[in-house]
Amino acid sequence: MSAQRVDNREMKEKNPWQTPVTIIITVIGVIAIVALVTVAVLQNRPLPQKYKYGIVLDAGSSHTALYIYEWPAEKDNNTGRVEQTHSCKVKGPGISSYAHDPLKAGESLRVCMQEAEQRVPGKRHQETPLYLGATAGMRLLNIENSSASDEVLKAVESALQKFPFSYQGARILSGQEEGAFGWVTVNYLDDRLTQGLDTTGALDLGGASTQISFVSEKFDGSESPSNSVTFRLYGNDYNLYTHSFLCYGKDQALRMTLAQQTQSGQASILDPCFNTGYTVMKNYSVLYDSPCVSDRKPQNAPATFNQTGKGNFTECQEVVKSVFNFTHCKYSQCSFNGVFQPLLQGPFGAFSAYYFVMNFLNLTDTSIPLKAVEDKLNSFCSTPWNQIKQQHPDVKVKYLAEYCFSGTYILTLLTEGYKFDQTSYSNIKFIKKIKGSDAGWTLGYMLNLTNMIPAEAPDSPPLPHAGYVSIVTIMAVLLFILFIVSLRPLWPRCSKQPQIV
Ligand SMILES: Nc1ccn([C@@H]2O[C@H](COP(=O)(O)OP(=O)(O)OP(=O)(O)O)[C@@H](O)[C@H]2O)c(=O)n1
Repeated sequence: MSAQRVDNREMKEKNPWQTPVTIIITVIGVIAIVALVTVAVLQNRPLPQKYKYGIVLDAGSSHTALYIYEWPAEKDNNTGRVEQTHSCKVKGPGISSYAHDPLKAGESLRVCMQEAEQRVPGKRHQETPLYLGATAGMRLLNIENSSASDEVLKAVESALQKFPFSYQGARILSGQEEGAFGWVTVNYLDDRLTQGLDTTGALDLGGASTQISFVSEKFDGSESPSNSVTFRLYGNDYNLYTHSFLCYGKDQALRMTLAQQTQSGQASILDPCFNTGYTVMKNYSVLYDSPCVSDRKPQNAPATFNQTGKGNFTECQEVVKSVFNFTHCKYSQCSFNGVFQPLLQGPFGAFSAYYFVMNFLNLTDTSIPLKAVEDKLNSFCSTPWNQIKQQHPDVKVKYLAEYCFSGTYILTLLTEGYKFDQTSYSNIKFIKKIKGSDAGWTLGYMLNLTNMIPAEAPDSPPLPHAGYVSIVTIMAVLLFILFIVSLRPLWPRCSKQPQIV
């Protein structure tokens, strides 16, 4: 019994893991690992997500809308997704309608701007850029009366400067900018730019102008340089075809069809583009008060005329066609009015009034034959106005009355104007929003002005926090094991047989 106890005690004394050297090494090693991992965890801990903001006002011909965008603060110039977090529709008409009282144009923006003050966190106000871009309504006012358009912009500017944001200016966008930035927005939101994928074309229908923008292999810009915009985005070059048709927005196109029908200055017209039973009195000077039609105002016309609906789609299409000029083209091919257009290519996103109208008419499904679209319009146009009103009590009467014209105009613009056929028509998607952000020029405009789309592809992102901590921990443990193993020659020998000293 006593010999056995002696043997055990001597075994314990000879156990190499209990020598002072190994105990010290182990303790130092463990402390080193804990220290390394602690530093890795603390130093690289993700900070609470911070956001930055940008505000863009879209001062359109029919109304103004305010958009707030948000993005993670550390991803300014990276692939970080910028998202629309809020939009506000300004009450009243577009700013160009305040030409006779510019101060009111500024005042009209107040409610939406106050909303923006609430939505953007106070500590970010001063660094939040604020832009106002005016489109075709102001382009037309500028043509008609440039000092009036300057006054409106001045009034809007002084109203916006009263808010605590970083005001970056109010200006009129060119049609080319409007088209190109709409295209950037659609492709940015669709994630097509970062990945260098084939792009989606953009079709934008406003109240006073309409834009078509797409990339076509057949277009290098040489045939019509004024329709070419080149971009280098995320390391890829794009040669974009874009054209904006002033006066071919939905409201100005309607004016042109009415001008077409009132050339003899008559006191009443039977309009095929309005439902039967619809009747309204219109003022000649109001109708012709736009550079799109002013030179055609009939002499000796009465002050007013009666517009009565006839509800005939085929006749409406004829009137609509008459506002397009297909007779001359100095290029290899044209859309209309002698404007060059390369071969249509790829999918298209159609937004703004394209969406409002086609969505109302239940015509957003583009897989249906064009003939079926015509039939549907035919049936809608021939429905009596009373019935239409009864069926849609919640829809604004102004929009409702115009849907027969608007649907016919959209179909004619797409098929006769831009030459979409059955196949290419089915490549159109009528859209309002993409991933929560409205399709339109505003996002592309802000991304461009804040340099948020780099010309070159950004470096691959660093490891996420969890990955970094795991790698440091594994490396530390491996280094420690390696260290212990390298000390092997110093290890005291241990035999299973008790050694008798
Ligand atoms: N539910 C709705 C809302 C709007 N509209 C029409 O859509 C057009 C407005 O489109 P929008 O993109 O807002 O045009 P603006 O920006 O005002 O015009 P522009 O870009 O030409 O300046 C107007 O004709 C308006 O009558 C419509 O038909 N149905």
